[in-house]
Amino acid sequence: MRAFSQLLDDLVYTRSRNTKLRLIGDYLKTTPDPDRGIALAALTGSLSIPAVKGAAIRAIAEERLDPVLLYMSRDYVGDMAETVSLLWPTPGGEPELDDGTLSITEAVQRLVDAGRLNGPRVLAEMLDHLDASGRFALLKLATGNLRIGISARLAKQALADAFQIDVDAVEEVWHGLSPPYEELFAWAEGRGPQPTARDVPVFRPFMLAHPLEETEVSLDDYAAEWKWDGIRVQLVRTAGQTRLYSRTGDDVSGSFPEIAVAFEAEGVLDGELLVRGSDQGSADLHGGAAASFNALQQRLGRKVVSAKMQSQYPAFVRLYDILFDGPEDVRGLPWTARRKRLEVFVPKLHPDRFDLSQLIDASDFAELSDIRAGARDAAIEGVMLKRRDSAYVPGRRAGLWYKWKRDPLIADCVLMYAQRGSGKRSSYYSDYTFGCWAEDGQLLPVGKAYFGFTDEELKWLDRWVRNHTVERFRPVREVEKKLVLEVAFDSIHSSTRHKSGLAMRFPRISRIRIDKPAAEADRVATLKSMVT
Ligand SMILES: Nc1ncnc2c1ncn2[C@@H]1O[C@H](COP(=O)(O)OP(=O)(O)OP(=O)(O)O)[C@@H](O)[C@H]1O
Repeated sequence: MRAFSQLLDDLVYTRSRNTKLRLIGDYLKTTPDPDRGIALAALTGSLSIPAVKGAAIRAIAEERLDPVLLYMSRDYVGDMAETVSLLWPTPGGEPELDDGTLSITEAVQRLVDAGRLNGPRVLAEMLDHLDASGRFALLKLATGNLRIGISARLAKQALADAFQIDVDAVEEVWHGLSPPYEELFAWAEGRGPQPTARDVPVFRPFMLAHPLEETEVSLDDYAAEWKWDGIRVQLVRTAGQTRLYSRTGDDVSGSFPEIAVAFEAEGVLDGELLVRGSDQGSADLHGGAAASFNALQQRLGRKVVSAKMQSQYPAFVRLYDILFDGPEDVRGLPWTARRKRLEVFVPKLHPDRFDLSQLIDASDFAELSDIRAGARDAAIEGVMLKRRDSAYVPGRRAGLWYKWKRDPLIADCVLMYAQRGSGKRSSYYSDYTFGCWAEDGQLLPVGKAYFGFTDEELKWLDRWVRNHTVERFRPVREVEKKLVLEVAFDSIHSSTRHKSGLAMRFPRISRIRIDKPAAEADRVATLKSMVT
């Protein structure tokens, strides 16, 4: 435990990314198996001791700590692990003990064995034999989430740097491995073969895009495709198992069971998860009709989905790339060859659940620009440009994929209510609700935004709100209907949530219009005409 506690202590007090990489790398190089593997699991958030999470820590805190001190420390100490490790009473006033003989693997094993019933007692006994750093480290391990500003990616990068192996190769096999990762370390140290992803449906890192700014590209070199407004998913099927992964590599198969069940051909595919819409008009133009992101949002974040949800918001995947065709890794092929493979692959899939992302037929960049400006489909966010001769490479690589979003829509709205923000904005009125004029002269709320402005503008708006308040309801102030805000948004949809019947997507305050009288702000009817 001593080396791991020292590592956490050092990591907590350093802000430099390079230092963090070096500290983790040194630890992994000098610590034996299986301890370093358990530490790596903790650093990457892959360690789980289901029986001993927050509840166990709360139980021992309440039993062993002075309630007054516990209450008082609430505001000063960051989290439960920190509070308990600092306030834990040292037995008999003895100098603090440091049980350097307890290994991290043993500590975790004892907690796992203890189970839910004995977890708090076993945890307390171990805490009695550790010093403050050891207690902190043990409690962090017990919670299964370190929360010390180390991402899973950074920990993997540290491992790769320390042993001079490829971080993408680590990423590639990661989901098929489990702690204490002995085969991974054996490979890293040149003692064993590179682990492979053949038998488990592992996640492969996505290829990403750069925004297209001021650049014009030739359509001889780049293929143009629609940018769909859904969520990126990767479908993996191998050895009879299917998984659906999200942008972050999380397994989301359970949230979209109808997709996982229907994907029956071996391979790895890349595409956009969408919800089917009712508008058949756009079906002919761009492929099957997809609904706006709003519909998809109804299904996000649900671990279990009812049959009703599935029939009301049926999900499907619009496929745009292929990484493995059967067992064959085709990522090294140019986009044109992968596209041909994809066109052969997609018809093998269930048509209700999968379709092919259509290419845009434009003869040159100017025509593409017109087509992009005229696209009225609710599920379209813009255009993607993909280099025809490029392999599928993970991450964001210069010049290979571009995203070219549609220009934002703009409306002039009147500020109606302001609310305090959170975190470092909690002393400012920084969340703004604004409205537009209805036919009968009433101002109706159309959206809410809390970004888009500079720090200077925030201070100005905060002062304006305080000086023009007409009514206060706890955290909210109603203001005089005088200030015009220019609001930019990506699209606008019908919604029952607001009285105006509208909901903006990604609204942000683009300008404060002190030059414009409130009466001249936009009408609800104008916004309705922008609905997709
Ligand atoms: N035809 C398409 N090809 C590739 N990506 C597409 C396509 N249609 C929609 N997308 C989406 O566009 C995104 C491409 O942008 P990028 O690689 O920068 O990812 P991102 O950071 O998730 O971007 P954003 O938030 O702008 O969608 C993908 O994540 C994907 O969800």
